[in-house]
Amino acid sequence: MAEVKGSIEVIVLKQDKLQEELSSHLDKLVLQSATEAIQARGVFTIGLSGGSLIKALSEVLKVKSADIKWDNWRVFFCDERHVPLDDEASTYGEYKKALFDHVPLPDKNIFRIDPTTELEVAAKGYRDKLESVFGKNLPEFDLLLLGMGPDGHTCSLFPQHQGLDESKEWIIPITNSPKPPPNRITMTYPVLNNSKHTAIVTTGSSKADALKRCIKPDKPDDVLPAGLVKAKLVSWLVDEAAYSACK
Ligand SMILES: O=C1O[C@H](COP(=O)(O)O)[C@@H](O)[C@H](O)[C@H]1O
Repeated sequence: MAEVKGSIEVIVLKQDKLQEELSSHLDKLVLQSATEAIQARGVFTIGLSGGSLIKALSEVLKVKSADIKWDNWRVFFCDERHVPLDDEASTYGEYKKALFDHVPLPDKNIFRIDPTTELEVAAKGYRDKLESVFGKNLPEFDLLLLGMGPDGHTCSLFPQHQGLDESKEWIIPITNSPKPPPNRITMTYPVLNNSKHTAIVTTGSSKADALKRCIKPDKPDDVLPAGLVKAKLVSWLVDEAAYSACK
């Protein structure tokens, strides 16, 4: 079932076919977006999130690896935890094990933070990496893949926490994150909202209340961080359990 709302679409995936439907939507979304971008500009820019997305996305991309023009991909992280790259909490580290070690994506096309420097320095260094690909103008990603936590956070933008009002910086450090680890680096709304297409993957009943507050809020000022993401097109990929409070 697909419900279209201007630049927001909500795609509800059947619970009993969740893995199959999620894989098929991710497959279409990513490969179509990559093909269009590479045909138009020769390069495909994508931002990846961590958490539950890692496994689902990596499986799809590994299966389709032979059809992917990896040399033309430029891979960034929508947020990252300020931990060593081989720490289990490192989003880069988890993608390395699940995906990068298994596909011919050149290492130079992966733009990661440097966790060996202080948080502020790492954020600045990561921002410079965006500039090396996008130039001085606000980055316009072809595709950003986000997740949402049960509290409605997306990237490392948490309810009533740092960065929600940021209107200038592309990348900011986050301290005292309500979800461990405490120190993180995140893209901000100016970047998230400037992408051509953003998909937010949200599954499980623990996210039902937060999803309602994002896509069908009772009060307009009750919207949680993930619901504040406005790209040219936002696709919510949700399962029936997460959608249950929206009916
Ligand atoms: O901490 C994080 O959480 C969100 C949501 O993760 P999920 O496991 O509930 O899907 C994730 O999108 C973000 O990248 C990560 O740093």
